[in-house]
Amino acid sequence: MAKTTILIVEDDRELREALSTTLEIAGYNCVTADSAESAIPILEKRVVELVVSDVNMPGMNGHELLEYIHRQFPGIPAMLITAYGQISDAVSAMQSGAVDYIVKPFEPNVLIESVKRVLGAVNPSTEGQPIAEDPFSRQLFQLARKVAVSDSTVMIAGESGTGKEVLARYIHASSPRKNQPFIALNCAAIPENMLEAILFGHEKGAYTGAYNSAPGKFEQANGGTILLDEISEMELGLQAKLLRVIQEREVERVGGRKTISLDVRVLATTNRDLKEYVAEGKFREDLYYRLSVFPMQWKPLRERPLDIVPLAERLLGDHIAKMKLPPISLDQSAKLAMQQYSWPGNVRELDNAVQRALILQQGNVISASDLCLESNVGQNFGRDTVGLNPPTAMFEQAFDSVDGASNVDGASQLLEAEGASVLGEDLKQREFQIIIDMLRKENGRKKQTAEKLGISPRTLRYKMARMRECGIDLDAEMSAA
Ligand SMILES: Nc1ncnc2c1ncn2[C@@H]1O[C@H](COP(=O)(O)OP(=O)(O)OP(=O)(O)O)[C@@H](O)[C@H]1O
Repeated sequence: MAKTTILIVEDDRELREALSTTLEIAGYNCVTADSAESAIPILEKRVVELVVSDVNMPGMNGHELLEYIHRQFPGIPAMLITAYGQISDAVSAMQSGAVDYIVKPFEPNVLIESVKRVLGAVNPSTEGQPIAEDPFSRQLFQLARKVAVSDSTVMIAGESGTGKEVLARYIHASSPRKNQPFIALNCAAIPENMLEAILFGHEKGAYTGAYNSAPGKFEQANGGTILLDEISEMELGLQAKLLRVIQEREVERVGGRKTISLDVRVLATTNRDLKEYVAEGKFREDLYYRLSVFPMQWKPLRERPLDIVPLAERLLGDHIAKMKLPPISLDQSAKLAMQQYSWPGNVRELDNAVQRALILQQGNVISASDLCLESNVGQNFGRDTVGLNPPTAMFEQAFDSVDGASNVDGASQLLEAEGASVLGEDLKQREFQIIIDMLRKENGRKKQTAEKLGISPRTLRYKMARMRECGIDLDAEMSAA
């Protein structure tokens, strides 16, 4: 699992090494700089959760570095090391915004305790923190921290399952609003006729079935942040209303007359090219510019390869903890297979693969075959035995090879727990197959496909996005027809 990274800035080599060793033994990841000047490029390139800096250094001193950090990286806390007897140093350290200071000489424990206090964690692991090992992701999270302190709207774009919501939550958690609500709403998952009332609230009797008044998501997010997930799926009429709410910073519930003032930061995500949507007249240009004050773009997982294994390890650790399983690790073959796979469904697909592998693994080690990536799950989809899709076939194959007692370690408990979801998985695969068949029949025309299936085009788009997350390459499926 990724560890919290601390940047140590100290010109005295021995003290620098002692600080770094002490914190590394305590479970932190340390990077060091021998001057404030050389700390700056490190801050620009890496994700750093805390800076521990000496005050007295030749050139730029600790206070000046602190000021620089406050200006350029306001989300990063800094601790200063002051000299014994220079109490004025300690006072000015606090005045210039240091979150804490320690006085030389100090015991290793004093350092560790202060660091723990500052990081607000008893445990130095970064549980719950997003994984960012690839240089691209590190820079993105660095940028997120910078934008977090402002109140500007942020539009996060990226393929489905890349981590857009994770990034949005991170922005909120790094912002001054972090102790206020974070409300996320998936615009694609809510029926069109309900979305307005859910966003803006409604008064009793506003529509059939509105037996009580209820606040909307904007009201619930007041003081905090609202995340409008898959914003491209909002219909044009509602887009106009949303624009008004954002501009006027007030909302009126459906069927209500009272205006309610809002102090809400708006974040939005999209997995479509919104500019294209604007050009096609499907998305309002004024709303697009309102929401894209600060645009951020996730790369697909395959284009940030250094994230793959650490992410898989994090997801694996989370599932193991949830299911109270003994430690289970990834072997080299699994890591290699993961790095070579293209992950069309991005991190969500990786999560699915890890969960599958947990069921199939033997001896508490996950190897490449347990991941079921060999045939690139989606690629032959629909061309196998009727009604028997590749994931199911793989499950059956793997279950056949389970030789009773030898694989009892975890697998049987898991199977029991996962039995229902395997059944659900099978139904889902059948639904996917029906959609693919109809898309082929209609030569990929989504409107006609949706009509024939008796679902709305929006529901079809939503289901197609879920299919991509499951690793189904819809373009390949269509061209193979
Ligand atoms: N950097 C990360 N660190 C830890 N977990 C991550 C990271 N990125 C993604 N995940 C995990 O991957 C899954 C998908 O992430 P998320 O929901 O943020 O993607 P998304 O791009 O918003 O997807 P969609 O477009 O479908 O809404 C989640 O379970 C999330 O916890």
